[in-house]
Amino acid sequence: MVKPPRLIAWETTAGCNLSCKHCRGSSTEKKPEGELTTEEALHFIDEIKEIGDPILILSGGEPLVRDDIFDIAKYATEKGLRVAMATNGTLVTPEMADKIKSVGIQRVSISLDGSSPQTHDDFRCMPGAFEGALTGIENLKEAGIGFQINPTITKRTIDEIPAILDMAKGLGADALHIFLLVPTGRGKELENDEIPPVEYERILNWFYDKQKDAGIQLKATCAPHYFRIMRQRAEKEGIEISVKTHGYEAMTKGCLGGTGFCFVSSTGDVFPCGYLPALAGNIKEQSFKDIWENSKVFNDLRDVSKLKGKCGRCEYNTVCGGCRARAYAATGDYLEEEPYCIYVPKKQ
Ligand code: HEM
Ligand SMILES: C[C@H]1O[C@@H](n2cnc3c(N)ncnc32)[C@H](O)[C@@H]1O
Ligand code: MET
Ligand code: SF4
Repeated sequence: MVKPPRLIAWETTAGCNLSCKHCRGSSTEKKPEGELTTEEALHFIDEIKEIGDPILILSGGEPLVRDDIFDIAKYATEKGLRVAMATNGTLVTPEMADKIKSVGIQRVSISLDGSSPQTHDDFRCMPGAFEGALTGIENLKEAGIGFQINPTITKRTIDEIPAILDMAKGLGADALHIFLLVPTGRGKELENDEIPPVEYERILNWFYDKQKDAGIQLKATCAPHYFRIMRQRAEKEGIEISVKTHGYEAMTKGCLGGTGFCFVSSTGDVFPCGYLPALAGNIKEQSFKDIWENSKVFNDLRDVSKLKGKCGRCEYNTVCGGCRARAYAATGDYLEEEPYCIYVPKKQ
């Protein structure tokens, strides 16, 4: 029996009011072709409910540029799904915040790629984007909606992470989920902005230390190495990893792509995540259940023994497993070893 997904990120539209330098979707203001119709979108929600009860993240592009986004969100919450929304925040007016609240969206993520307007606006290619996101946050707070901050980590933002954490706490965020740049979509051109592997180790160790007293939930997305580092550190400290000591992180693993998570594009293509262009199927042609349970790519990712190179030999591969999108970007094979990991497995 294949376990159902726990989390689905859905690019409800590829359209966006911004065109950020790193965007995995290369989103722009141009109206995209082949977007799921309202009817197809609601049918997709029915199909999700048929196989499980995941958190559904309404993402984009910018979900707030889609006209029927609140009809979709309402339909999903009425069906009993926990719905979150991922937005750049600039379009969250008081009216939008009220609508978000009234359709039952439980949490909103706002991207803040820096602790200052300079860094964020330059990355997001729009002067005023930082102020716009902060205003959006104020409007969410006013409407009583929980929110989290999602910064993308690159060489430009790495030194600002402590300040971003302080800012997130000061703003009253429920969580800070850092995203480590994946060189895909427009992000490919930012290859030189990726932090080097030793910096991954440093930042993830810092993250481990901060988990203990940050006061808000911290999560490193697209950094499967964190789960190795967490175990290495806990072993050194003589601590047993449990939900009591390490919370939710104790129960999950590095990358859930294909095992507990998937990404659905604006045209209905299903992928392990938004950064790995290995197609599992399209929901206009096949049922979501069939794609989730039977596609080759998802079944490959569920089988750790298929991993190649040092990830294949690594004693941490059941808790880490490497980033399959980075392996694919570097080699064209999503089962190859993770290129951004300095660890040398015990088995040679
Ligand atoms: C409840 C509020 C949450 C919000 C607003 C949120 C937001 C996001 C966003 C915006 C993305 C990126 C999707 C995209 O590519 O567009 C994402 C990805 C992800 N989130 Fe969260 N998230 C939430 C909760 C969680 C929880 C509870 C988990 C753990 C089960 C989780 C795990 C993940 C994972 C594994 C990814 C995928 C990274 C990948 O593509 O490999 N998220 N989340
Ligand atoms: C949904 C979240 O994904 C982030 N995001 C967009 N493109 C990329 C990329 N290439 N790598 C990492 N994160 C990215 C956005 O900035 C947003 O915070
Ligand atoms: N546009 C939103 C953001 O920037 C969500 C998707 S990003 C690919 O946060
Ligand atoms: S990262 Fe988000 S806000 Fe920026 S262009 Fe892509 S979809 Fe739009």
